[in-house]
Amino acid sequence: MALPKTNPTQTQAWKKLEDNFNQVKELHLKELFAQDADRAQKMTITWEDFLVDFSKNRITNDTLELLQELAKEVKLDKAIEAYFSGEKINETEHRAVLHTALRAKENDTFFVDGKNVMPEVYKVKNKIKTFTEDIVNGTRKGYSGKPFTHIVNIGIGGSDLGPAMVVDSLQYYKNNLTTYFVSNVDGDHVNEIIKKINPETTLFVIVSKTFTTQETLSNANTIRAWFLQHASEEAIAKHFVAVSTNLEKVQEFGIEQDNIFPMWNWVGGRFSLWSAVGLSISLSLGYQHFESLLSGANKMDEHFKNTSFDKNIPVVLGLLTIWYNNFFNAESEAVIPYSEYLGKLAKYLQQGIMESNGKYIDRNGSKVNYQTGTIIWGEPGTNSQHAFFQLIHQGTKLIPADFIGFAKSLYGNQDHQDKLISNFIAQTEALMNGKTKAEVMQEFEGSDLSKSEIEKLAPYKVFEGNKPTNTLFIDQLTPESLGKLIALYEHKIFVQGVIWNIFSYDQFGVELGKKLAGEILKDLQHDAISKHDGSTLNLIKFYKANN
Ligand SMILES: O=P(O)(O)OC[C@H]1O[C@H](O)[C@H](O)[C@@H](O)[C@@H]1O
Repeated sequence: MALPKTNPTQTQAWKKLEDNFNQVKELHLKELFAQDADRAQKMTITWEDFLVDFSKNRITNDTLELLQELAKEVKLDKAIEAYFSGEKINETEHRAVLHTALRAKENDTFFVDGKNVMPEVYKVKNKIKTFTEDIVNGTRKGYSGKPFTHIVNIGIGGSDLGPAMVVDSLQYYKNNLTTYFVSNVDGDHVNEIIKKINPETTLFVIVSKTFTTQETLSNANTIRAWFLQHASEEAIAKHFVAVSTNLEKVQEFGIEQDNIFPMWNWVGGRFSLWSAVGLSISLSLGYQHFESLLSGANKMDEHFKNTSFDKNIPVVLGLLTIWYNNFFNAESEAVIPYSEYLGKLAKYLQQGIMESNGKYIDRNGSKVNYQTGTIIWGEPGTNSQHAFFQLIHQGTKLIPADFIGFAKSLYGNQDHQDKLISNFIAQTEALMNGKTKAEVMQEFEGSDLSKSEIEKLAPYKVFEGNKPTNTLFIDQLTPESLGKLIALYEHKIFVQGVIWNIFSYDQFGVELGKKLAGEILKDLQHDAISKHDGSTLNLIKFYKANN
């Protein structure tokens, strides 16, 4: 079964949601809590080591039911079935979407074109395991007989962001290998990395699903040329490995068959960290931790597949995004982890969410007449409180936010942890309740200011509140809990795409710029300049005049 192709705005539930919105938009979260003593309890899902409290959202019980009705009307249940069953739900590229197979159990079955992919998945996993162990324990050595001390991952987009985010997030669990990531075609990026490494003890992992990506191939070539200044051609086999679906191109680059870790076109780049694209994760953390990451994601897959919509974390969070995006006209969503380790999470989610759901053509080929894809941004708290929280609290835009926190810290410094978590909890309370004029006036009691001065100042100190947040409270940051968290957002992306009636798994929107860059590159490197508009032409001329 292909994905259903229902325009969400034509459903019965949508019309009812419009009516519901007209009532709810006038309500303050404070009233909603006052009206229902059990609200927090009713609107919290506890699952494994996760507590997801979505009660601080501008919804009533009716809203929640109607959002679930919407999901039912667009046949989300059937879509989930199609997603897990290996249907080619990426219709525009005629591909299945099966990153879930990568973290499934060995005796599970996932069929693509009638063939169970699990034996292949496990074959590659075993290759990752053996390779990781050989590098980590020093059995496999560099060209001069020294064990490896550094890993450089060369990739971009999905071949960089996932591994980079996970390695950074789980640095507490890291082994003695130092890992760097080179992604930007900006030569200063690769040269800064080259400064820090020794060719004798560095392993290079070239990651590119297509093995045609300009940035990755340029960086790989630059690194290879530098490497050959120190070592012989034969040494390449010891120091360069590749992850790709394009085995031919990898071999052309000079990588030996044995050093290739295959992946498959049913794994989207931005969902690929679970495949051999995660090789640098396995190398940096050890294979066992990589396995735990996968097993966490698998648990979330089971939860998503088997849980009724009302208790289903990705479904509920996905529906809430629809509510704010399409009814409140919120344009962005903030993701605020209260963990310094998750500093790259928002960056990673930007690709996952915005590349997947930033589309204006629906699954029928027509232009949508409603908003899709949200803008994702965020930084860890508490730092972000001292930076952009002003705008969330008192700005004119509605910014729903996910607050992600961990009950236990990794180093166990209780004083720091108590302070961190008090901020984590206080911010959602402040965003919800705000501060009334009466409360502000009370604070002025006993002040030296005159009555008129106080009156003048008071409005600036009022917080309207009513700012929605989800709290994702997790026991501790571990490879497994991070796996669950990432898979949660992956499934949330799916839910949103199904409801918005768009294809979430292609990315044609990135092609045009790449193509024009190829043409402009010729203009920059040759005397003749091809035809452009006046502005583009001036920019090309300016560059040429300065080089
Ligand atoms: O892995 P690669 O084939 O090198 O692709 C790297 C990235 O570039 C593309 O332009 C896409 O926008 C991304 O989805 C992809 O992850």
